[in-house]
Amino acid sequence: MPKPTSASSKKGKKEVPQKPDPGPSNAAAPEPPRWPPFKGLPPLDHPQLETVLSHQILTISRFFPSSLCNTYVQFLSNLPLTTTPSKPKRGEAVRVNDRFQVQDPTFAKRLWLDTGLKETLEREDSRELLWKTDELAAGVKAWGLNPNIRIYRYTKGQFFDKHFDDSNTITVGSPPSPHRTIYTLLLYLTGPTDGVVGGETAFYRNEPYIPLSKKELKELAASGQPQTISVQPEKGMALLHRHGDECLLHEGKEVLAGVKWIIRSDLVLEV
Ligand SMILES: O=C(O)CCC(=O)C(=O)O
Ligand SMILES: [Fe+2]
Repeated sequence: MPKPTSASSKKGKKEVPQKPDPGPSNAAAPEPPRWPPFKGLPPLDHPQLETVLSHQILTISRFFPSSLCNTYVQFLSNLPLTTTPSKPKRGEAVRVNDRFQVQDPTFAKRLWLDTGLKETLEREDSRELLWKTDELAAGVKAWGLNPNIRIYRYTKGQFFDKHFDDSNTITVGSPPSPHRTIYTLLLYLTGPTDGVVGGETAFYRNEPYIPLSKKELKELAASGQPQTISVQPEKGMALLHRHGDECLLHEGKEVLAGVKWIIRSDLVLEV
């Protein structure tokens, strides 16, 4: 499937949508930290999946209660975060933020099982929001979350430029076997209530990974639906967006005030 070769930048210049920078490759893999317990989680039946854009962008408000977000932000502040180089490698998106990355299957499992995420996504009403008709017909099933846990901190002036998230094939499960990632998971730990201004995750519908025909683009424009979907980071909210071949061009907009914190993983398919 061809990737689009250009997209409009803020300044109206043509630029090539980039892949996200995979992060430092030569850094020694850190040990999983002793993540704080998930205290004060709402009852397992609470998390409600809501659609921002059908089968593309979904959110769960108050996935983490405010107090747990605060505990995590305090804990994460003590991790050895590294500022990404402002000059990315060729073909990688400009991303200016502080980051920590760790392979932690145990934490990924806790996030999947102990938060009620698994139950929520497996409910029939959620399945219809998450999966397309053909996927439902094929009996699609999520396996869990990617053990590749990424922490992002954006302070004033930091951002993650326009890019597409790749789908990755990772070896997980027992016995270990290849599984594909399908949705990016972003968990916002801070929001406007912490003084965060800006830092929206913005998606561009008119520049999808799979190019639309002129007719489809016209229809989209005529539908009156917004072409840009801007999601304001909300403290404790989880966001899922489809990635890989069907990823929408997106960016983490510049933070104008406050500190935006994110825990990132991916939803992994059963087969
Ligand atoms: O920080 C954001 O809002 C977006 C993060 C993102 O696009 C990514 O992790 O790939
Ligand atoms: Fe992304």
